[in-house]
Amino acid sequence: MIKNVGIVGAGQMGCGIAHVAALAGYKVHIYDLSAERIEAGLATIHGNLARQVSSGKMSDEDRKKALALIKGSTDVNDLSDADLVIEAATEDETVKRKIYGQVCSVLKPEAILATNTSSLSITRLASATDRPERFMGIHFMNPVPVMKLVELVRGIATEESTFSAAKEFVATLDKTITVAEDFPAFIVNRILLPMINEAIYTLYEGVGSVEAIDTAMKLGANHPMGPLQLADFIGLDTCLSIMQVLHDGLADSKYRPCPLLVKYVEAGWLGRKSGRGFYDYRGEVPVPTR
Ligand SMILES: CC(=O)CC(=O)SCCNC(=O)CCNC(=O)[C@H](O)C(C)(C)COP(=O)(O)OP(=O)(O)OC[C@H]1O[C@@H](n2cnc3c(N)ncnc32)[C@H](O)[C@@H]1OP(=O)(O)O
Ligand SMILES: NC(=O)C1=CN([C@@H]2O[C@H](COP(=O)(O)OP(=O)(O)OC[C@H]3O[C@@H](n4cnc5c(N)ncnc54)[C@H](OP(=O)(O)O)[C@@H]3O)[C@@H](O)[C@H]2O)C=CC1
Repeated sequence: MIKNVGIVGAGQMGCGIAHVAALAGYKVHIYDLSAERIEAGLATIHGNLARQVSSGKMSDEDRKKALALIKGSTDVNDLSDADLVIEAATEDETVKRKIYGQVCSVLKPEAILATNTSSLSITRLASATDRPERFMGIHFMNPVPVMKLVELVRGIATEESTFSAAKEFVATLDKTITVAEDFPAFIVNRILLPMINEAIYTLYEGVGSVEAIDTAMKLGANHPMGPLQLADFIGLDTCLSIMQVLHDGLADSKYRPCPLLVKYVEAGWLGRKSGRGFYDYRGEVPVPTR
């Protein structure tokens, strides 16, 4: 029975998952390497919960209850009580494999370890743990408090009891699941990221400006965000990693990451989280950078 949830990574996804898990009554512990990251993440959770109270989505009492359930620290040993740990660190296989080594050494033997990876092979990641049968993908969408879907992905060794526990956990968060097989980028990102990459090629080739491309897709295809705005929202480093996984994993040139995406990531222009991407977020309103 899952009562205590551990989260690795106090970024936008880790904090979003902590937010919805605490609202559902789980005790949540967020672990990250950086104390500043944890502080900033907790401040974001405070802000998002307060917004939900002011828009009438929840009571102030529920907000307080949820906040009291969330703690954070830079000590991996604080995950030792967790029944389920969801890893939501940077989309980089080397980083994730190293984390599993550290986390597995403190976890209870019966605890489930899950990853929020957007694209990486669950079977390969599982092989870096001491518990492939209790490892799987639980892939939330961004922003977690708003998006209804969670993709569940089994690795080759994932036991049915692990899958059922994950399914029950997600149901208690009031989310809908979809099951994807363990192929590069699963379902949502297999379809979404090539569209975003194509939007970046459209910009790269001068077919349209940032504004023209986003307006075209918002008003012409009824997307809630333009593809470049969405890329900035996801994080350009994450978008590039997903395209690289698709390109390497499916060996088809149609998944070649756009050189302009590579250039933005090399510049450290990672989108909203770094203050600049296809838009510059440092002023009052976002301004296109091309
Ligand atoms: C990369 C991967 O592995 C997988 C992925 O996640 S891919 C990304 C998937 N996500 C998307 O495609 C998101 C596309 N965008 C949208 O759906 C919408 O633009 C949006 C829901 C983000 C915002 O909607 P909007 O109508 O423009 O804005 P707004 O009215 O301000 O917000 C709607 C609600 O969302 C909340 N919200 C918006 N951004 C938020 C955020 N970052 N965190 C938490 N809550 C947020 C708002 O507070 C608001 O809630 P209330 O009604 O309680 O006030
Ligand atoms: N962004 C999105 O839209 C979505 C992302 N995902 C996936 O979720 C995961 C996280 O993404 P996201 O939250 O956007 O990324 P962020 O960059 O916002 O956050 C990642 C966090 O992980 C931390 N981190 C890095 N290395 C370690 C480590 N060794 N131990 C502990 N923490 C570490 C980072 O710290 P620091 O910055 O100091 O390195 C950062 O705080 C990725 O796998 C991504 O693919 C899934 C769905 C949607």
